[in-house]
Amino acid sequence: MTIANMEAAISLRGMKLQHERFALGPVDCSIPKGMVTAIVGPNGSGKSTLFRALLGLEPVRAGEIEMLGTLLDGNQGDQYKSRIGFLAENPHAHESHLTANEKAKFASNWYPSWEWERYNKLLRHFDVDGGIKLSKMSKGMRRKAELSIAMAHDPDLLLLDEPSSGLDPFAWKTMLEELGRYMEPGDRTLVLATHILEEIKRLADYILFIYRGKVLGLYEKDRLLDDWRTIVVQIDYAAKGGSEMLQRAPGFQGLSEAGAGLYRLEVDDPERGEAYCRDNGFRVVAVQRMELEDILSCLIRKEEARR
Ligand SMILES: Nc1ncnc2c1ncn2[C@@H]1O[C@H](COP(=O)(O)OP(=O)(O)OP(=O)(O)O)[C@@H](O)[C@H]1O
Repeated sequence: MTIANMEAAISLRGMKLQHERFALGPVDCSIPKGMVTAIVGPNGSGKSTLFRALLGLEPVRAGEIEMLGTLLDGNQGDQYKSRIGFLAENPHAHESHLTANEKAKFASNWYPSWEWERYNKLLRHFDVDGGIKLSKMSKGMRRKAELSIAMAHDPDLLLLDEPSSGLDPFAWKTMLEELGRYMEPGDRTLVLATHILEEIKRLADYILFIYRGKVLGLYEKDRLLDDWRTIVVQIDYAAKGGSEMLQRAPGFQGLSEAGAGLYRLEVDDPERGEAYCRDNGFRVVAVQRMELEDILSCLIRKEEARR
């Protein structure tokens, strides 16, 4: 099934917002229901701003946002949020005087599906004492407590902004286990902003690349990692127009010099791309799978060239 015919948990249609020095959008994309989507982009690209817009916390200038079937048109109220769990990138200072359990008590009033048993189980698994003030917790401890609170009402949609920030490797593993368990029923949707490539590889079904407030694309992760390749080719110094010819390769994404007549050709149609190189007399020195960070760099270079 392609993204286009999957049921959407979140739909953004021409959505735009504007701060004094930063514009987000127009964003057109549908985040599929029942899947894990990782939002990936450099610092300041707009990931947290996008999360806030999804929660109705940012004034939208144009376009539409639909969350779990509710159109955020200003009249939607807060009802739709009871089916969402959110973990903000930074803890809220005004909650620091509360213990985790006090914050949980407050949150439980908001969510009809809140379950103390689930909350306590999460705290136990994360090895957190809920009786401690949030301000007295270490960064990682507080993250684990806040994540337990975000998940305790078993939301249909979980939005996590850099959830592993501050977690030690053991806590990180616990988090992956809990998120895996959360997704098990098959109808939940998880959207997380993250810089941790291993987390993306392990968790994500889809990747939404974002850069300077623009969506560069929403891709199925496995296809992306299978399809995108770097083909290292040798160009005879005497040959004229070699690099121009490489730019016409099927699935062309990028081209850079690698010294001594070598070029790194990036393509998302590897078989046809490689055949094209050989058919046109280029010597193929190596074909390598691309890592996510290289794919993101390539998409960013293309966007920069377009600007
Ligand atoms: N309320 C605001 N008013 C004005 N500018 C803002 C506001 N919030 C964020 N920005 C700016 O918007 C841009 C996007 O910030 P945002 O926090 O969404 O990026 P991000 O992708 O989450 O970054 P990071 O990976 O560093 O967390 C930044 O340039 C930031 O300075």
